[in-house]
Amino acid sequence: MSLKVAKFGGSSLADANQIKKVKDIIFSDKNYRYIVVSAPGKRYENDTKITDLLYLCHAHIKHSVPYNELFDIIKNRFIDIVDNLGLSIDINYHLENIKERINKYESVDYIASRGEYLNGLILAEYLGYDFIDPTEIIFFDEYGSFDAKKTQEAVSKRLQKHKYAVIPGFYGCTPNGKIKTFSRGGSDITGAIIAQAVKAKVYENWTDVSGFLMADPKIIDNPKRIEKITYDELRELSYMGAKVLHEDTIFPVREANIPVNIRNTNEPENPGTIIFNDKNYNIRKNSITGIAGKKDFTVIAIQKNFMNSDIGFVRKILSILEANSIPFEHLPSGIDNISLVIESSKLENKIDKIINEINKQCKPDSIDIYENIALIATVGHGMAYTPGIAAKLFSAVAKANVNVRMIDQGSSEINIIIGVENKDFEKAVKAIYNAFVN
Ligand SMILES: Nc1ncnc2c1ncn2[C@@H]1O[C@H](COP(=O)(O)OP(=O)(O)O)[C@@H](O)[C@H]1O
Ligand SMILES: N[C@@H](CC(=O)OP(=O)(O)O)C(=O)O
Repeated sequence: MSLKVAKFGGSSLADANQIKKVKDIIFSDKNYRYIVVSAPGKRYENDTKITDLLYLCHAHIKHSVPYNELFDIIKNRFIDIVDNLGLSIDINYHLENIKERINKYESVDYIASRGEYLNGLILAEYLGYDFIDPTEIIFFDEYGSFDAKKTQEAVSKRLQKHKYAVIPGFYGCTPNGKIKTFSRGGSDITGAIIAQAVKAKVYENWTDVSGFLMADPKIIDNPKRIEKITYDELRELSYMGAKVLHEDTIFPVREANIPVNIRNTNEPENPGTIIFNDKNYNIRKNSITGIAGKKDFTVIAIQKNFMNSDIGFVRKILSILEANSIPFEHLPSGIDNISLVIESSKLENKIDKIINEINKQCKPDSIDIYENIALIATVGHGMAYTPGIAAKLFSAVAKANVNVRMIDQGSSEINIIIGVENKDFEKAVKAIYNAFVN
């Protein structure tokens, strides 16, 4: 049996026209048995995702600002979809019900999850599939962490009773019956969880690009498609900003050795990208697999002669971060220096306090702060132990006149991360891409 689980992202379900394409894809193969859906996404470049509108509703309520007009925008989008698909679902009833609950101060997670819920109801009717509410099968524990064991048992038991079903992505349920969402983009994770539980042959993730591309198409014109990529390469790239797939998607599927296939709803004949497990797959020997990056980091560079022999030095620095609840992203170090790379939004107004405490407790020789730093990760199994790759990368960036503020090669050997100024981000990505792709 070639059971397939398919997740369709917001771009594939943005309006009735897109949903018709989704139906054609699903009905082309009866092995598409479990379908995970996102909320309607953007229909055109400056459009707004339903999930963003729902978060905005919550912000209005929180600040006691009227949100009727905003809610009407959401309402009209769903009414439009239902009318254009000719469905009989009483969408007004569902929307009024949601509004009533929102008025009673429902949680932000409840509000945010309603886009997936409604789209699930709509697609289930349109396909003639059963609808399963994820609050009955996707579980979080009392601390808000995903409960994999309980979920796996519940999903596999429940889905034995349903040959074909639509399941909204992005949310589940806590032990006290409250709705909880994954982080943004989390429908990808729901799809992977379902695929693991039903031992799918493949987990297909349908979006609006023909696979995982070597770089963000918003930066590089028409970047090359990656035909095959390993789970760990993908994790590095998605963690570093290639948001086509949520970075936590790989855990359930990697455990069950289920390949992920990224496909394009607007170009279903394209084979897309296969994400799989074979580390020996070395078609890109001596080259790279992809580039990704994110802006807005702060680097705190700490210099102290004989740092290595100052026992407890790094521990003291990290405990200062811990005491101030600041997570760090990277920690590159040399013999006499160490840098803390931190997402700027996580520092808020705490930077002066942190510096004072480091000065007081660690007595460094100097501390330099670099703000507005972008991180760029160049990733690939083919670059492990290949010195020529690093040289090519750095000379490309230097030729583009970009100053490198920080370098970090992770212990995984499949990733070189550089820090550049925000303003040089796009220029550096283009330079690296052009150096490796002819
Ligand atoms: N390396 C990359 N490869 C493919 N797409 C990328 C990459 N980096 C960023 N993206 C962006 O990811 C988008 C798809 O993700 P997303 O908007 O979450 O889609 P969906 O709504 O279908 O889940 C693409 O439209 C593209 O702009
Ligand atoms: N709708 C949610 C969850 C999600 O996964 O969406 P998408 O598949 O459109 O990225 C979000 O916007 O975060």
